Amino acid sequence: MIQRIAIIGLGTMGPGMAARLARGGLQVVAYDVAPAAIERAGSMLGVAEGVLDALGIAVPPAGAGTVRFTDDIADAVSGADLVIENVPENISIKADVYRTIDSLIASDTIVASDTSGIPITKLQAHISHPERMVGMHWSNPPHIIPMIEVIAGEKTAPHIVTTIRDLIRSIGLLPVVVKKDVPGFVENRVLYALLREAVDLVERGVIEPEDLDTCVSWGIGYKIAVIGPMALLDMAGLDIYKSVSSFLNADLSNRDDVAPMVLEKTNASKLGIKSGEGMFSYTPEQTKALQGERARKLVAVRRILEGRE
Ligand SMILES: NC(=O)C1=CN([C@@H]2O[C@H](COP(=O)(O)OP(=O)(O)OC[C@H]3O[C@@H](n4cnc5c(N)ncnc54)[C@H](O)[C@@H]3O)[C@@H](O)[C@H]2O)C=CC1
Ligand SMILES: Cc1ncc(C(=O)O)c(C(=O)O)c1O
Repeated sequence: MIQRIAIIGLGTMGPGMAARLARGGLQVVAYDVAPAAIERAGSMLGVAEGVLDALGIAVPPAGAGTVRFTDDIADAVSGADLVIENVPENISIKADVYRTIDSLIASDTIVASDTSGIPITKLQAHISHPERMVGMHWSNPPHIIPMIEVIAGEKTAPHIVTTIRDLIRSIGLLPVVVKKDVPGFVENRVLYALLREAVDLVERGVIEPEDLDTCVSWGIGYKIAVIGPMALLDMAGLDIYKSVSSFLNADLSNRDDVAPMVLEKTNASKLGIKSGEGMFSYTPEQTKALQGERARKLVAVRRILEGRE
């Protein structure tokens, strides 16, 4: 049974994940190599806890469900039943973490990666007892989005997938088991198909960025939260999909490299909210207000989708 969880990496994803797992009654010890990230994580944890209150997710009994931060990786993983690796999307950084923890954990400690899409089979090559490694792909913001993909690599033991799936279910979240270890798994294959087309349309001057967001959020996003893509095909009619896809598929972006617009911005350190400018610009005050407003809206929508309002 999983009770004690170590989180390695406290950037965008780690703090919200820690808050959600603790709210599920689990004991979390969280580590980052950067002292500044640990410091920032403390306040991110508080914000996430407020959002979990707004979502109406019950606080576990006193003593259960704790988060402790540490700057010592050995302390973080000591006695852990599960280690969740949450460091940047780079195989060599992830492999370094696996090499470091390998001698610090028991041979049956489960090691999960929150990778956005590196095949688990590739990551397994860097750890001993690869049968205990599994993909556990959360979605951002991790304390609000309830779906988590669970992915087996070629060497993952089937009971590890079951254990992680059951853990996710036991704390009231929604596991989806992906049947093949394809790059990007399912969520990001679908998201990146959409993002490739969206970036291409803006880059070609077909639409302004703000209007692209209005079109997708109100035309597709709002609907798709209620009616998933497979159900949408049935709602539209497969005959319509056949007709439109017969001429449109060939015209959609099929670029297999990174779009010039994205390279230009990343080369200029325009990374989005984290650097104050990306597709749009953000002052620190705007960022704070935006994050609060987005959390409030996501909470409200989720309560409605779950039939709680
Ligand atoms: N940002 C997103 O929307 C999502 C990201 N992911 C995935 O989750 C993982 C983490 O992503 P983010 O939180 O966005 O990254 P991030 O870059 O915001 O944070 C990564 C953290 O890892 C720390 N770190 C780097 N090397 C380390 C080491 N050797 N030991 C301990 N900590 C170390 C960094 O100091 C940083 O705080 C990536 O694999 C990413 O693809 C998954 C779902 C969504
Ligand atoms: C742009 C982008 N890339 C990856 C992810 C992920 O799920 O890994 C997300 C996300 O929203 O979670 C994302 O927005």
